[in-house]
Amino acid sequence: MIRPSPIDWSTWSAPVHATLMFVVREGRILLIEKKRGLGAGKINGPGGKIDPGETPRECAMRETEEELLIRVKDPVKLGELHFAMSDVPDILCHVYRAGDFDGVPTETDEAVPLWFATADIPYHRMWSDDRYWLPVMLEGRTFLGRFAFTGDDVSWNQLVTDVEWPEGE
Ligand SMILES: CNc1ncnc2c1ncn2[C@@H]1O[C@H](COP(=O)(O)OP(=O)(O)OP(=O)(O)O)[C@@H](O)[C@H]1O
Repeated sequence: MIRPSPIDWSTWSAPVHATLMFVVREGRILLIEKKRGLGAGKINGPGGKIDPGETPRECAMRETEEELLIRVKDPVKLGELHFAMSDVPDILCHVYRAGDFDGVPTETDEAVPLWFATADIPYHRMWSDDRYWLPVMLEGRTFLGRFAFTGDDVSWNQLVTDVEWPEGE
């Protein structure tokens, strides 16, 4: 049975805009254990809220530099995630992927760097939406994911793949 969406996505907008960055290189993905803030204790990509006047790409690069002390090269936007949350403000998240970086991933106050084989992603320690879209991101395909959450659980989801994002986003 296809459940009707609890959200009217045609009028949905989010008060919080954020980013995620995934470095994927030689069959491995660079993730973080987040030490504080929303999702503390979970494994995720580096990322965070977009500052005023900043583009999503600039934010994704800045957050990765702040959290892991590395500078990613040529990030490409692959996805957008629309999160309708039950207990925190809704989030629109831009997802970037990069294949290379300068520097050495280093633990900071915000994050512990962790490399995983792409065949061995620790979904049980991640946000519950990640298992839907991360495999598509690893294939290098574009996507739009919409998720309604009840607490920490996905109560409704939709994933559209092979979306065309505007040039330069
Ligand atoms: C609901 N399902 C979810 N699935 C995957 N990722 C999710 C997520 N919900 C939030 N995220 C990401 O988590 C980071 C929060 O970070 P962020 O806004 O920095 O939170 P934090 O409380 O630390 O705030 P500051 O920006 O430090 O003020 C940010 O990248 C955001 O995209």
